[in-house]
Amino acid sequence: MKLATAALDALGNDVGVPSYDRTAVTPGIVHFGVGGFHRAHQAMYLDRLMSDGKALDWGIVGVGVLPQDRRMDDVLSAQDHLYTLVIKHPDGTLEPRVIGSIVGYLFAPDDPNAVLARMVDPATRIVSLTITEGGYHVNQVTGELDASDPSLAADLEPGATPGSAFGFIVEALARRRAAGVPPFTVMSCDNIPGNGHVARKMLSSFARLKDADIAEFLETEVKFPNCMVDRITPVTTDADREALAERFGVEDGWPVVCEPFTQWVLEDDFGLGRPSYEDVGVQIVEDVEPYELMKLRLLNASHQALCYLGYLAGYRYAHEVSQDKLFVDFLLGYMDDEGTPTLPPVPGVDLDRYKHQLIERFANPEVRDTLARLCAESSDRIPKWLLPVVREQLVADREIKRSVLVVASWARYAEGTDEQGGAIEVVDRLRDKLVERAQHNREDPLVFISDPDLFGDLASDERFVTQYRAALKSLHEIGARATLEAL
Ligand SMILES: NC(=O)c1ccc[n+]([C@@H]2O[C@H](COP(=O)([O-])OP(=O)(O)OC[C@H]3O[C@@H](n4cnc5c(N)ncnc54)[C@H](O)[C@@H]3O)[C@@H](O)[C@H]2O)c1
Ligand SMILES: O=P(O)(O)OC[C@@H](O)[C@@H](O)[C@H](O)[C@H](O)CO
Repeated sequence: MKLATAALDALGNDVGVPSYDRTAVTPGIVHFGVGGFHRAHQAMYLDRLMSDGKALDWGIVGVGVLPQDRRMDDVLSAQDHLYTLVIKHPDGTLEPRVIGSIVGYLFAPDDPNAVLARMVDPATRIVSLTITEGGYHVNQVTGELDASDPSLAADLEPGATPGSAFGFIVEALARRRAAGVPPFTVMSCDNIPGNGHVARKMLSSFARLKDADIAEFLETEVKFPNCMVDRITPVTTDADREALAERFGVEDGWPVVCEPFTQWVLEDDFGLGRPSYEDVGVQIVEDVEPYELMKLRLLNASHQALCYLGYLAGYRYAHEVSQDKLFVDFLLGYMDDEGTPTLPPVPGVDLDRYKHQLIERFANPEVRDTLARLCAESSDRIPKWLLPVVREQLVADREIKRSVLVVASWARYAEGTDEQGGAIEVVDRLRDKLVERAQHNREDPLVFISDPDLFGDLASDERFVTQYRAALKSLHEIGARATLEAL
């Protein structure tokens, strides 16, 4: 049965469906970047609230600004903006639920004015983002805005109609201000340390290039809560679509699959109110930083620690790597001796339990998270999640050998061929530059880390360089598996 409002009553009891009247849900949130994660996380929390009769004035209108987002528009419009979230338990049980909290979707290139109108509407009180790390245009070394992206340049032309998420946010805030409508809150839900602070800094730097007044307004009047978000959400496959249709009779053009675990730690810093997220398990805290650092330096950095080495060793899925004792010992060693010493105390969290739970989550064989997903866009990930650990460990004269090996495994992976000579598809917005450098790894072993835009001055740190040279040499000579054994 094709998923649509009219089909909900006919679905079996094993598929959860919205119990609330969706026609009574009104928009309160505009979300940029409706991909897998937003639909497994924020939209799911709102659906839970709506099921309890709450937050009915916080419906989500999704916005896509990239050409590839047209497909999401097509799929969601054909399904009354419903979609199925399928939780994959480690024992093979699937738990599907149709989510109803997204009530509209706007494909910005078709009608940018409709996006602005929705954002300027006083009912829009939160604009949330999962636009990936790259969507914030941060120079990895200076931490300042890199405005060279063509989409930003186009939005800076006088009188331009916005095309980028940044362009829409700044223009909508300017129009609200001119119309006397108070500003919405900007809530970043991306995996970035200090995501709210970064969103504020990058957006105000961008606004400053347009209009100093609006930049000032953004800096002083707009709220940007920080948050930590967590739920492993792999890319949906055709097999996922087929399993949903065959086992549950739901024909969904783009369901989302995810692990059972979910976490959201959020600062209570909203200008125009927020849904009562705490009623459905969201942790509201004063300072999110310890939780964020824990998650990014243990979970996300471990993803980096397992993906390149795992791929080079012949694995293709995260669970395969995470069921191999050699890799598990490596990951726990990284977490215990390198990641953890850089963390402040994390209130209410037993870190030892957290780390072992991470290994269990990675090892869930049903989630089938691909190493390819984890290996993509490394230039936005390693500098944000792993290099800060390296730098802090160096300053404190503590262990770095596993982090160094992870950096070397990225350099080896970027050469574009695996240990069997097969081609690797390197997916990164800096792909050409990375591959070009990595291809000289053998004759010039420091070439990859000599890029100051990614590594700053690490290539002049003697301790780092000595260990990096040895790690890269070992990967070339004996391969990933034997290198781990020798570690
Ligand atoms: N997938 C996960 O396990 C997970 C978990 C926690 C947090 N996150 C965060 O969510 C982000 C998105 O992950 P996902 O799994 O939904 O990916 P996805 O590929 O399914 O969706 C990404 C969305 O972001 C949009 N986007 C990408 N670049 C953009 C840009 N420059 N400007 C505006 N929109 C842009 C895309 O069009 C798409 O709608 C991640 O980068 C991460 O920060 C993901
Ligand atoms: O989504 P990214 O690009 O920030 O990072 C890749 C993964 O590490 C990430 O998606 C994790 O699966 C996620 O952060 C788990 O909550």
